[in-house]
Formats: sequence, C-alpha cells, structure tokens
Amino acid sequence: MEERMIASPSFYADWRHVFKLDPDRTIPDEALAAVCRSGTDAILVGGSSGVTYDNTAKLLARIRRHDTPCALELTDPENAVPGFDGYFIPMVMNARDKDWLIGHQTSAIEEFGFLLPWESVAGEAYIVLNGESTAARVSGADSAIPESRVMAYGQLADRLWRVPVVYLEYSGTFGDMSLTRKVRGGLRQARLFYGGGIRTLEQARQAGEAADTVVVGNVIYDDLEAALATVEAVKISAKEQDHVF
Ligand SMILES: CC(C)=CCC/C(C)=C/CC/C(C)=C/CC/C(C)=C/CC/C(C)=C/CC/C(C)=C/CC/C(C)=C/COP(=O)(O)OP(=O)(O)O
Ligand SMILES: O=P(O)(O)OC[C@@H](O)CO
Ligand SMILES: [Mg+2]
Repeated sequence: MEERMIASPSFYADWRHVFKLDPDRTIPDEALAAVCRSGTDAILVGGSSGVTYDNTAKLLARIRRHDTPCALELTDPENAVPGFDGYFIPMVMNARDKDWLIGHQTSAIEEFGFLLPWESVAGEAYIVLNGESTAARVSGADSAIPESRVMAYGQLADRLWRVPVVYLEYSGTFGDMSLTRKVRGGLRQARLFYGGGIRTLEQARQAGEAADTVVVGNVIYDDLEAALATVEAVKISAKEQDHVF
C-alpha cells in the first residue's frame, strides 16, 4: 500500500470523532452540553432537509456556550451563518443529477463566493451509499454501484481534484467497513470521513479503525448515552490504528 500524505494542517486535520447536529432537530440544553463536553473533536452542523438560517444560527449560538470547535456543512447559500470555525461544501460524486456534484456549488460561489472565509473552507467529496437516505434522495445519488466505482470516485476526488475530504456517507445505516478501509487505503492526501448508522461501541470502534474521521449523528437524538460512548470507542481505536498503518 502506498504511503499516504496528509494535506497541510487545517481546521479538521486532527479530528477523529465528530458529532453531527441537525438544526432541524430538537436537542435539550443538557443533552447539548453533554455532547459538547463528551471529548469529541468537533461539532459538525448539517442536515439534508429543513435547515434554515434561523435554526442554524440558533444552534450555533447554543454550541458557542461551550468550547468545542464547530463547523457548518453548507447545503444552501441561504443558510450560510457567519461565525463557525470552518465550513464544508459537499459535492456528491455519485449524484445522477450533476447539479449536486458541481452545479449548485458553482452558482453559489459565483454569487456569494466573495463572502466566504476561504482559509476555513474545505470541499467534501461525498459518496452516498445508503440509497434510502435523505441525502441520496435529495441528490438523486446512484448508490447501487460496485466497489470498484466507489474506489474510483474516491481516487478521482483525492488524486485528480485534490479534494481534502472524501466522505463515505451511509447516513441511517451502518456501512461496509471492509470497503471503507479500502477507500481509505486508496487515498493519498484526502482525509476519509465515515458517517452512518453508528449506534454501538463495536460499530464506533470498527469505523474508527477503518476511517480517519468518524461522524456520529442520528443516535444523539435516539439514545444519548450510546452516542456519548462512541467518543471513547473511536479514540481507543485510534491507538490501534497507529500500529496498523
Ligand atoms: C460568511 C459566510 C459563511 C458566507 C458564505 C457565503 C456563501 C453563501 C457562499 C456560497 C457557499 C456555497 C458554495 C454553497 C453551496 C451550497 C450547496 C447548494 C451545496 C450542495 C450541497 C449538497 C450536495 C447537498 C446534497 C445532500 C447532502 C450530500 C447533504 C450533506 C449533509 C448531510 C448528508 C446531512 C445528513 O442529512 P440528514 O438530514 O441527517 O440525513 P438523514 O435523514 O439520513 O439522517
Ligand atoms: O446520522 P448517522 O446515521 O449517524 O450518520 C452520520 C452522518 O454521516 C450523517 O450525515
Ligand atoms: Mg441525520
């Protein structure tokens, strides 16, 4: 396996575990405090439906009561709230409608790009692999693709386009860890984010071994204790990973 080079330091360079909070969902203050104090590396704010400027700004203000780094996934220019530590711009590699790969992003940059704090902006090459997820429906993702194509999307984003983050998105279902490992092994400079369906310590540990950064979302709203426990599981897996890679 070729040696991987990690891109120059950036706001997400050391993230191993991330909680994703959806501005369209309700989280009580105590639960939010527990999430922020859990030892996670960052809070990622994002969702694929029902996100508005108002609910995003309100969530940011509440997160700012704590010290946890906080980034926004920009899925609509209207929701571009200033004041986050960083901004991610998703591009769906396996979108059937290429507007979700490049079209909407180009239009948004054309109109509003001059406002972006570019030093704190990173592209995310999403590969959406749960065809039942909202992200798949919104972007019309073709999720029924062979491993070879998933690998090719990852390498195209990493090696040709130098996108700093490749994101294997299984939102709502636990994904294929063997494929996740393979995708990561094929990247030269990009960080591999894995997200989807993590509900148990064992799943968190496996994802932590397979990916550079593990994103935990929906379980926060369904089973907070289980969500909090994923932090330690991912961090422990980091130690194992250091010996493997
Ligand atoms: C100060 C400041 C910040 C100024 C900004 C100025 C500005 C507006 C600049 C333009 C920025 C820009 C380029 C914006 C582009 C926005 C855009 C249209 C991006 C496309 C996003 C995209 C590909 C969406 C498809 C769906 C997707 C992949 C979403 C990613 C997030 C995600 C998967 C969330 C999970 O969703 P969830 O709802 O949790 O899903 P489940 O139901 O399965 O749980
Ligand atoms: O919500 P879950 O299924 O944990 O997925 C996390 C994240 O990848 C969603 O974009
Ligand atoms: Mg969600």
